[in-house]
Amino acid sequence: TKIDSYDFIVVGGGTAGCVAAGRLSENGKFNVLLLEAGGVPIDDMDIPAFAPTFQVDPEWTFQYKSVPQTNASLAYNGIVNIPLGRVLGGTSSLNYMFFNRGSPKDFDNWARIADDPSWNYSNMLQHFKKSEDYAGEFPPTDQHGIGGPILITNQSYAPGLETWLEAGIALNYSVADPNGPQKISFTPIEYNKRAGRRISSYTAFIKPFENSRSNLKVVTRAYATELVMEGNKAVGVKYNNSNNEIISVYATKEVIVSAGAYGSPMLLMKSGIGPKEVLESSGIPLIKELPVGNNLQDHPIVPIQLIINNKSLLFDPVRDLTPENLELYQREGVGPYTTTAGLFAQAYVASTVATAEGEEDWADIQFSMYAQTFLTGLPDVNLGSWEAPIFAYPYLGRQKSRGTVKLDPTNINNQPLIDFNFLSDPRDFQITIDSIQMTMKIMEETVPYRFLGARYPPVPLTVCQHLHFRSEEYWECYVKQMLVGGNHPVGTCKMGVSTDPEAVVDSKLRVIGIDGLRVVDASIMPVITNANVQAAIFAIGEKGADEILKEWDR
Ligand SMILES: Cc1cc2nc3c(=O)[nH]c(=O)nc-3n(C[C@H](O)[C@H](O)[C@H](O)COP(=O)(O)OP(=O)(O)OC[C@H]3O[C@@H](n4cnc5c(N)ncnc54)[C@H](O)[C@@H]3O)c2cc1C
Repeated sequence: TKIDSYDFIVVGGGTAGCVAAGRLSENGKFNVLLLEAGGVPIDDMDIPAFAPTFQVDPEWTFQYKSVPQTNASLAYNGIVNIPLGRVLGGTSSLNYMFFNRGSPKDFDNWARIADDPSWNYSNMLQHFKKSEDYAGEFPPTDQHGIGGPILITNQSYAPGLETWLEAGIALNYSVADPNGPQKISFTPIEYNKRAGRRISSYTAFIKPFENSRSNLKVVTRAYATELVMEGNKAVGVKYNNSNNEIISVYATKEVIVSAGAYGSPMLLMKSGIGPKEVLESSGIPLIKELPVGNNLQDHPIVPIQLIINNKSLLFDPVRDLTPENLELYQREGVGPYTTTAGLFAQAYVASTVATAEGEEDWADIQFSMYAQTFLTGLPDVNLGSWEAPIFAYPYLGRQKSRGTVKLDPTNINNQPLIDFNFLSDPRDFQITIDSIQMTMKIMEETVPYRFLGARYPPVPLTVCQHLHFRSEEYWECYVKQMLVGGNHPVGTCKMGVSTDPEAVVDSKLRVIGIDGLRVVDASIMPVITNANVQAAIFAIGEKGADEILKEWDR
């Protein structure tokens, strides 16, 4: 094992890690090493319709499971499935590619928590814009970036979209730009795609430069096992390579941890940075006590299955993913292969909880409409041959409950113990029930959906059938059974001021009390954004790199 030294080592070539390594190596002044646990994505991963297959393939993912939840996912014994990208590009190499930033209020709140105005929306806008090349359907404005590496486009094949937007208008909502400042609104979905193919953080920020930048080295199949510490300073990384050897590499300037909301807290804790009792129970000597792994947040979803009487309006994988359509896709980049699971439409609305807390203009529910589900356990309904199921997936957009990620004391190399603590805050129940009532209103009371005969099938969940069907008590029972994880884990290395008992990094993303170490990924979010999180994570990558360069490129 030879001694290798770089200016910067980025651990984790995922969504934020590829942005950070790409930007840090851009001016040619610094030697950058990017370590990634997984391999190089294959071209088929860029085909949207194949995403659901890759999301469950252990070759390209970590497949974690939560500890049993007491209030949620009871239809699945309380266990939440947690797929994560283990590949260059990380989860951006296999996610659904929804691209939407979140509310300006989300970022203004971060700025307040971190006591640093550079995190407010008006300043974060430059970081969003830097990544983007906006080609969506809303007119170009100073809110959109042009010329960045991530092309943002609308979905040309979106059969259920018009009905959804018309229903929103019927309920007096506006139709707004998902990548402008978020409003209470109904919106189409925009995606990071070019000619119907995925753009991941790897294909945008690393792949084009991998051979031309001699100062950028990418090592795949490199699983970091611990940081090399000299007292309170991070000076390098130990990793397990593809031959199962432990290799040590050194950073003369900084180590940047971008291993995601589970990987980053795990690596810090394994290296002696974390809660005292967690480290003690694993026999790891404590270097710095910090609340690493607390503050876990997600966007839990309660899936609701409805029925409409027009099959042609929906994506049906069996009917639509044909060899002819694959040929069409390969020739022209259009048609059903450009969609991931038939997701077309969304809305941002405020619950009664947001309204009661004076936040009626800050959405806390995000709806997504799916034309397909991967879930079992929903009530069994009989469909007529002319009928089609559709699925409303309201997300709890700004959940109040907080969970934890801890090392497994029986073996720190196992997946961590992940407890979402879903619905531990009673306000989350109320928001979820509001989102169900709202779904019924959209489907049963608006002309566009009534025209389609939209209906909620009168089939109760067996375990809830003793309760009056569709009463609040019934829905509470339904939610406990059916609420699942939203695949948007964030918050486990919280950004905050040094007096904040939950803070792990400061507003420049430096680990508090440790030199030479930052965290740059989903973990740093103090509070989750009410939007699919990747756009904000790309922006965290941009801002993190910007802060690092400000310090070292003077
Ligand atoms: C099924 C699914 C669908 C989703 N759909 C959407 C969507 O449509 N829109 C959206 O906005 N968001 C979506 N998300 C969420 C979003 O993609 C993720 O939140 C985001 O990509 C996470 O970014 P990250 O940089 O924090 O972590 P990741 O992108 O997960 O990157 C972490 C990287 O670190 C590597 N790593 C971990 N540990 C180590 C280690 N010890 N050593 C070396 N490398 C390590 C991993 O292999 C990985 O490459 C989805 C997520 C899932 C799972």
